[in-house]
Amino acid sequence: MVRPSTSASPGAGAAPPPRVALVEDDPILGESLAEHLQLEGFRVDWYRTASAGYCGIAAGGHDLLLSDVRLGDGHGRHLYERLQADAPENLPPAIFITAYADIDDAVALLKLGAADYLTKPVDPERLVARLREICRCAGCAPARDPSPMGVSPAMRELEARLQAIARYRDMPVLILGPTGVGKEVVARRLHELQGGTGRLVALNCAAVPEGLVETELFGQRRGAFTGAEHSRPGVFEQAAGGTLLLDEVGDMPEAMQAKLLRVLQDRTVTPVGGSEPIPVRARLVFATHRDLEADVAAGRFRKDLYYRIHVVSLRVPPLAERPDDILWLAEGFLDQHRRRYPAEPRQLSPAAREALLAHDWPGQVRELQHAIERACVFAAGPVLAPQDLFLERPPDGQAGASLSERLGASERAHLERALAANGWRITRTAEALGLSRKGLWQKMRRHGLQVPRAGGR
Ligand SMILES: Nc1ncnc2c1ncn2[C@@H]1O[C@H](COP(=O)(O)OP(=O)(O)OP(=O)(O)O)[C@@H](O)[C@H]1O
Repeated sequence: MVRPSTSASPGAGAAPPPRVALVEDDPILGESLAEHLQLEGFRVDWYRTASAGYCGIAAGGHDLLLSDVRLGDGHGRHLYERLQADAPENLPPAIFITAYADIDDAVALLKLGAADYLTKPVDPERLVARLREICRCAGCAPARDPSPMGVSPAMRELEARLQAIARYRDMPVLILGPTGVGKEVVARRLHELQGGTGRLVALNCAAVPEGLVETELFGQRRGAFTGAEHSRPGVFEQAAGGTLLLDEVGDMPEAMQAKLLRVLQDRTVTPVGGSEPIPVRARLVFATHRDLEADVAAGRFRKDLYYRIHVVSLRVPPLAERPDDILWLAEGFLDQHRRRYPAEPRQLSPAAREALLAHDWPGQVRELQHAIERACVFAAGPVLAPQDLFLERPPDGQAGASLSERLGASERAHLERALAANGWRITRTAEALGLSRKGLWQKMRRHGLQVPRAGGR
């Protein structure tokens, strides 16, 4: 009997990840499926024959069965029927895959109770999505660990993928997502999950002057050229044992693309003026806001380099796709302000919370962070209102006004809003704005603001 190769994902959650019985006799496809599923956070027992699959699955403990239909020593349907007859209590939901789409086979298997029937080549992303869906229905969905990056299901999912990837340190990782969404935060999290050994070195590839590409990447040895009085390590050496984040990789000049490709092929770098190649010992992480596939198609990005870096890609979803994170992140930024300035506690009013949720955040988390920081500094009182969070355009006719006129108009508008929000009660408004009653009265008089007749005191 062939012993199954078993592997476990390193996830640290309370519930173990779902365990998949993979029955596949093709060694190449089997290995690639097993590896892909492990990276996606599943535990995989790979059985290379129908009889080994039968023994393993009948013994129990699996959450899913993924089986080829035509196996060297039998047919997937017979395996399924035998398990139904002999060990129905241990038979998990099943997906069958085949290279020979046969409608009769498909119908027979689905009638027997199989959850799905897929034809090869199987799109790995689709397969994983389907396995997760089946898992959720069967109640064996992985209990996703909380993530320090967010509370939304999308960020928990990303956390799980990072946990799975963390131990494969040779594997380059490509992080995609719009500007300001948190790609560097994700790279830092991966570095942390790797055990935080070595340094995380980040290089903005778009900002390296052409003449310095080689020395930045590979370093220089003393005397390499006139003026090179000291040896200096390049980023690959600086990040040895840790993580090298090559940011804005999509905006990298062409000459740099060629040099990077060489490093990825050789896994060594040679400092300028040096003779000995140094092995690359850093996890390589690439990040870009660009659509690299489109750039390859348009000839702006080297196809060979794209394939080298596009081994595992992670997409950081925009805030619009994970609204659950908006208030959580906002509270986190308020906390940071409280820790830095304990004498200035700030909190969100209910209206501000609504406004944060209603905004579409084209600048992603960076825009949210700036909005909160700005509001903390400029708000007149401890409770932040929507107007504190969003910069308003100058009212019509004020675009050309002097600074003191603009400040005056802005102060008047702010007072008026605070008074209205506090029912025109002077004591409450003064407290909210951090002013004395007298101070507030003086400002109101200066701006010609009067309590409406029906208003309180
Ligand atoms: N999950 C998060 N938790 C806390 N802060 C975050 C999170 N995501 C992003 N930020 C903050 O938002 C800002 C932008 O994040 P980051 O630099 O990682 O984005 P990016 O996608 O790499 O941006 P760019 O494309 O401009 O390089 C940073 O100040 C970062 O600290």
